[in-house]
Amino acid sequence: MALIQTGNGARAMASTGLSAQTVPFTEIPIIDFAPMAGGGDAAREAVGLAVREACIKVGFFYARNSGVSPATVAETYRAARNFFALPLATKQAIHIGQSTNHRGYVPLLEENTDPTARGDLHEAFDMALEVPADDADVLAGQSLYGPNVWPDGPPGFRAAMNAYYAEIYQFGRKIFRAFAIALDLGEYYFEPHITKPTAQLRVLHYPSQDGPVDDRQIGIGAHSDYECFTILSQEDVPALQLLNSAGQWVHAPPIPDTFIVNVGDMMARWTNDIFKSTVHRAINRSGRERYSIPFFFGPNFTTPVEVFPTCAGPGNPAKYPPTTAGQYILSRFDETFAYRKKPAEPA
Ligand SMILES: O=C(O)CCC(=O)C(=O)O
Ligand SMILES: [Fe+2]
Repeated sequence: MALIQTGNGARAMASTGLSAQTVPFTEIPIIDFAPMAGGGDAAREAVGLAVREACIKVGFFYARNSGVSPATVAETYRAARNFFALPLATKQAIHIGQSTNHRGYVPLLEENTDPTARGDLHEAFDMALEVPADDADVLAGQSLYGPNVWPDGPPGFRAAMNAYYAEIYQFGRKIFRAFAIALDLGEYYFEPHITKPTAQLRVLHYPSQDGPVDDRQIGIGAHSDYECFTILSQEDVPALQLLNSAGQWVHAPPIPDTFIVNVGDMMARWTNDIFKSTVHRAINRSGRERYSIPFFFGPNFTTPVEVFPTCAGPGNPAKYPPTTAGQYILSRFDETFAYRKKPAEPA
C-alpha cells in the first residue's frame, strides 16, 4: 500500500499504476420494464439510463414487468420437467450432434463452458427460430438457421416451447430498444437486425450436487455468454453466481416474477467493453432438482458486429476486429460443445 498525504491526513492507496479500477459490484439492480410498453419518452429514456448504468457496472440486471405471461413460464417449466424425465434413449434420439443447425438434446457433461473444467453437470434442450429447410439462407449453409427438432413426447412440450419463444422474443425486442437508448443509437436501431434472429432458447436441468463437489465439475462452469444478451428465467432453486471485478462471487438468487438479463460477449464487443459481459457460473447444492430457461438473443446471422462509433475514439481505440453475428456465435459453439470439437491434428 502506498500512502497519499492530504490536508486531512494520509490515505492508503493500492498500487495499481494509473489505471482506475471498476468498483466491484455487490448488488444487482432491478429495472422495471413497464414503460417500454406504451410509456412516455421520458419514462423510456429512464429505463435506457438504468440499463446503461447496470450494463457498465454489473453486466446483469433483474427485469420486472417483462410482458411475458407467468402462465407461459409455468407451463414451460412443467413441460421441461416432463421432457427431462423421459428415458435417456428417447432424449438421445434427438441428440444435438445429429442436427446440422444446433438443435436438440445435450446430455450431461457434453458441454464444457469453462475450458479448464471437466464438463458441465447439466442437460439441455436447444431450439431456435423455426426456419424451413428450403429457405435460401438454410440452403446457403448459414448453419444456425433451419427447422427445430422435437422429441417423441411429452405432450405439450413443443407447444410450450413455441409459446415461450414467441413471448420472450417480444420482451427481447423491448430490451434491444432499451439498449439502443442506453447507447444513444436511436430507440429502433436494432430492429432491422432482429428480423431473423439467431436467438436460441434452451431449457436446462441441473441435478443437485450433494456432498463434496469437485470444483472442476459444476452445474455450469465459469463463462460469459456469447450473444448480445441473455434473458434467464430461474425458478425457485438458487445456483447462479456472478464474478465481480474484485474476483468475488456474488449470488444472483431467484426473485419471483423477474427475469435476469445479462450482457453477452457480442454486445461487449459492439460496445468496446463499455458494457460488461460478466463471468458467471451455477452450482446447485440445494438438494432439489433445478430447472432454468435461458434465451440467448443474437441478431440476424449476417449482422455486422463492429465497435459502435459512439464507443471508441481518440485514446480509446476499437479493441475488436469486425465480425458477423453468425460467424461469431459459431466460433464460440466450436469451443464449447463436444459434438462440434474438431479432431486433434495427428502429431
Ligand atoms: O442456469 C443458470 O442459472 C445459468 C445458465 C447460464 O449461465 C447459461 O446457460 O449460459
Ligand atoms: Fe451463461
